[in-house]
Parts: sequence; C-alpha cells; structure tokens
Amino acid sequence: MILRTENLSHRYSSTWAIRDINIEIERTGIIGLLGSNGAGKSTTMNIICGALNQTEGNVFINDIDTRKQPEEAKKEIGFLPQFPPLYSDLTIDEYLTYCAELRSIQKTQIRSAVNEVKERCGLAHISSRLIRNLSGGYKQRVGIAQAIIHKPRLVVMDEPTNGLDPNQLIEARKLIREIGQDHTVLLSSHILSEINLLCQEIIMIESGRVVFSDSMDAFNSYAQTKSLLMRLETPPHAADIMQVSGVTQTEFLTSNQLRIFFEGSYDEISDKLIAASISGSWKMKEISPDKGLLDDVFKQLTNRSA
Ligand SMILES: Nc1ncnc2c1ncn2[C@@H]1O[C@H](COP(=O)(O)OP(=O)(O)OP(=O)(O)O)[C@@H](O)[C@H]1O
Repeated sequence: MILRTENLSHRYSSTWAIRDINIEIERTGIIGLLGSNGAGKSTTMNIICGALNQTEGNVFINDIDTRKQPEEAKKEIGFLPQFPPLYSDLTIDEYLTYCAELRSIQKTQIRSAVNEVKERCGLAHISSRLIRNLSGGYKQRVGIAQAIIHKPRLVVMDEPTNGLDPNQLIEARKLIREIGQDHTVLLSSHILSEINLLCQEIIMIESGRVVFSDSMDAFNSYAQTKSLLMRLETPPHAADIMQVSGVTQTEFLTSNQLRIFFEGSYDEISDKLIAASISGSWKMKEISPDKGLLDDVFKQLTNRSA
C-alpha cells in the first residue's frame, strides 16, 4: 500500500479540523482531494507529509508508520505545499542542488538527479536564473521539481494549479499528468472541474470528514444524475411536482425555473415529469440534467453521509 491513513484526526484548538480520515491508495495515478475552503485538505496533506503532527490516528507510507520511522517514510514522499518554500536568492540549479542534499541523495548522484529533474520539468534552459525573477508558472515547476527530485513513490500537491494563468495551467496539468504515470500523486483542489480533468480517483472532504471516495466516473454519475433543471410556462405548486414518484426535492430558482432533486435515473424521471407536465398543463419548455453545481453535490453528499 502506497498510502494508508487510519482514523486521522487533528484539532488546532477545541474543534476538530479533520476527523477520522481513512484513505487507502495502492497504485500509481492521480488522486484528487476535493473540498471547499476550510474543509481540511491542507491539514490532511500537511500531516501525511510530516509537516504537522496529528492529534490522533496513523499514517503509513509504503507500509511505514510515519510516527515511528519518520525518516524512512519521508524518503517516499515528495511535497508541494500550497506556498512552496522557494529561496528567491538562489538560482534554479543552486536551489535544486540544495534540495537534493536535503533529501540525502548521494553526493556523486546529485548532479545527475538535478539534471534529470530539470529536464523533466522543462527548466533546463533557464537553470541559472534567480528564482525571484521567474514567472508564477516557472516557480510552480521548480516547486514540483523539488517534490520529485528524490523519486518518491508518493507526491503530494496542495492546490498546484491555483493562481496560474490559462497557458501556465495547461503546462502545469501536462507536467502533473506525466508525473502521475510513474508516481502516485495526491492533489488537492476546491475546483471540481480541475479534479475532473486530472484525476482518476476522487476523495471528497467536507467539514473535516470524507464524504465520498471512489473513481472519477462513479463521482460523475453520482453528481450529475441527481438533479435536473426544468422550465415551465405555467408551473404548479411545488407540492404537485413532489407527487411525481422519484422526486425528492423541488426548488424554484425563478418563477418559471426549477431545480428538481430525484432518485433513480435521469431518463426515467424526465419521462415522468414530461407526462405530468402534459396532464397538468404545466407547459414544459425545457428539461435538462443539472451539471451538478459543486455546492449541491456537497449538500447531497453531506446529507448522505449524515
Ligand atoms: N494553524 C491553524 N490554526 C487554527 N486553525 C486552523 C489552522 N489551520 C487551519 N485551521 C482550521 O482548520 C480547518 C481546516 O483548514 P485547512 O487549511 O486544512 O482547509 P483547506 O481545505 O486546506 O482549506 P483552504 O483551501 O482554504 O486551504 C479550517 O476550519 C481552518 O480554519
């Protein structure tokens, strides 16, 4: 097992920031940690990487207990924190050499490790530049380079695409995908579409608890088929719509537009609503699956877990 957390819990003060987080990852690829601001993503990642001591629970990296053998465990972890610790007065070469030394790479291997990671992260052509003079996108690549220089099995990236411009975003995603081919990448974001683009698996946390953990495909089918949008020219009372079997909640967005939450498949419920619209003269103008506003998915999942 590459990563396993066991009832991981942490409190900074009196309230729990995360509670009973259980994660198991056993293969390479990109796993997304999705959650709104303050959900507990950074806390979880900081603990996994040994930057914060948990209040309760255990973390195993490559089956090594990070509390009992922190040095051994850290050999298999690379970490790109939300604010990477870059030294702006060093050049890329100097900084990466320093990181290689910190990671206890053998002296004779340091130069080749630095060269290899520069090549991989597209930094070779600017390696004598001072970090302070780099664009945000290049600084991010240097941050990624330090996280993989020692070839760890697990690479943890806290919001790695946050704040990048559209071109930098494309480059960063490409690099992260490449890294995901031979490493396990645990990546956090508060943006569902970002996780959707990059990840094969998703772990969603809300208020410090895991509310969903499955493949991206499973998440998408869950998130997208549970609500639909409908426009009616002469809508009835919500209570009448609730009579349609399978409808669990009706929400008026405007006087004509509604969001309907339902159980079962979209095809089934839309047939029933269309039939009800005809017999009740609701004059349906439009019906479509709701693409799943993240807030709604959070709400549904949080209710489900409760
Ligand atoms: N150093 C700290 N001291 C006290 N409370 C903290 C500290 N760091 C985080 N918290 C609290 O712990 C909870 C989880 O925060 P965390 O930073 O892990 O969330 P997050 O999902 O990473 O959010 P963001 O995307 O905003 O960074 C929040 O309620 C936050 O206010």
